[in-house]
Order: sequence, then C-alpha cells, then structure tokens
Amino acid sequence: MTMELKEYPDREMLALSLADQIASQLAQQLRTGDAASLCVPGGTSPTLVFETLSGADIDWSRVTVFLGDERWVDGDHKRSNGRLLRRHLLRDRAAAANYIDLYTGASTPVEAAPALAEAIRPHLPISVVLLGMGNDMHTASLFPGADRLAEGLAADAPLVLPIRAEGAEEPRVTLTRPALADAMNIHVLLMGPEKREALERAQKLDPIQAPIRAFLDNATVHWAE
Ligand SMILES: O=C(O)[C@H](O)[C@@H](O)[C@H](O)[C@H](O)COP(=O)(O)O
Repeated sequence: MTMELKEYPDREMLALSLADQIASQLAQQLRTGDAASLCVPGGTSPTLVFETLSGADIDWSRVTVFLGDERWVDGDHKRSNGRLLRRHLLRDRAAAANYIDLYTGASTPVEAAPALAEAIRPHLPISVVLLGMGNDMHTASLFPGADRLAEGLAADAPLVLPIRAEGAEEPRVTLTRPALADAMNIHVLLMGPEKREALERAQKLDPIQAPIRAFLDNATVHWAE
C-alpha cells in the first residue's frame, strides 16, 4: 500500500470527516465481529476529533479504547493523555466504551508495562489506530533518540514498552511498532505547516531517525492548516 494524504479546508472539516471515517471503520468491524478496538493519541491535536467521535452512533459497549502512549503522571495532571481522553472522547455515546487506562498508578512505567501488554493483547489486531506526530517526527512515544527506540521499532518488540527521551518531559509507556503497524486501519492526524514539513522530511528518512515513517506506508494522513 501507499500513503494516502487527505487535505481539508480547515480543522473543523478535518475533525468531522476523520471522526466519520473512524466511526464507519469501527461499525464495519462490529458488523463482522463481536468487538472492535480503537487506539488514539494524546497531545493537543485530537480534541475536536474526539468530541465529534464521542457522539457517533455505534455500539460503543463493544468497543475497547486505549491510548497509544501515556505520560507517567497522575490521571488528573494537565499533561495526562488519559485526562484528555476522559474529558473529550469517553463521554456522550462513547462513555459506554470499555477503556483500558495505560496509567496504572505504579511508581514506574517499567513495573506497569507487562500487565498493560496482557490487558491489550486480547484486543489485537487493533481495528483503528489514530496517530499524532510531533515536529521532531515522533509518534506515540517513539521519539528519535529515545533510550529504547530500536527495541520499540523491532519486529519482535514487546507490545508495551517503557521509554524515556530528551524530547519527552516525563517517563512514558508506548505501544510499539508491531501492534500499531498491524492495525486494520491507520490514520495520522496532522495540523499546521510545521507538521506538513515534518511529514515531508520523514518520508525521506528511516524509522530510527523519523519514527512516524514506520507507519506511513499503510496510513491515511489527514492534514489541515
Ligand atoms: O503523548 C504524546 O505526546 C503523544 O501521544 C504524541 O505522540 C502526540 O500525538 C504528538 O506529540 C503530537 O502532539 P500534539 O497533538 O500536541 O502536537
């Protein structure tokens, strides 16, 4: 497959269209199977997509939702990705979803990773993955230069990896390449000119320099100014 790039006139149009595509893919999965899974990014970009998606008319009680990565901070911390999710996605109709919280309260991600992998494994392959990307071309918490990046990009990577990077303010847990890349549908959400430039840079680099590159070949990239 090759990457597909969809450009939208503005961020509202992007959110409406992307939420609709994700809901349709989840609905399709629910028509053919008992359950579906949705893996989403944190950061700041997905708020509007989340709010739109939370009202989608699908059987959320059969959908399991989890983040692709989490920052090791309490759930009510302003940098918690779980906090973003609970406020903007797990509400309205989507409040009925089954949610796997990556932040377990363990003192370090190292302690938490094995149990998180066991919680997520039954939900593979992931029906729909939504990824974000930083200007440094990281995705999930697979940052260029991260201490365990090579391990996270390996074909036999553990499903959930504790990771630290200079570009990340706190220790993190992240899903790794095999689980994310084997998803049935992969979407990448990008907004603004800097990310568009970073995407073009990433297309010419290897995943070890530009981790998002590991997921682009099978992805639909959604961009708005
Ligand atoms: O926790 C995180 O940092 C993420 O999940 C990360 O991969 C994010 O998607 C990008 O950094 C984009 O973040 P913004 O949307 O804030 O630009």
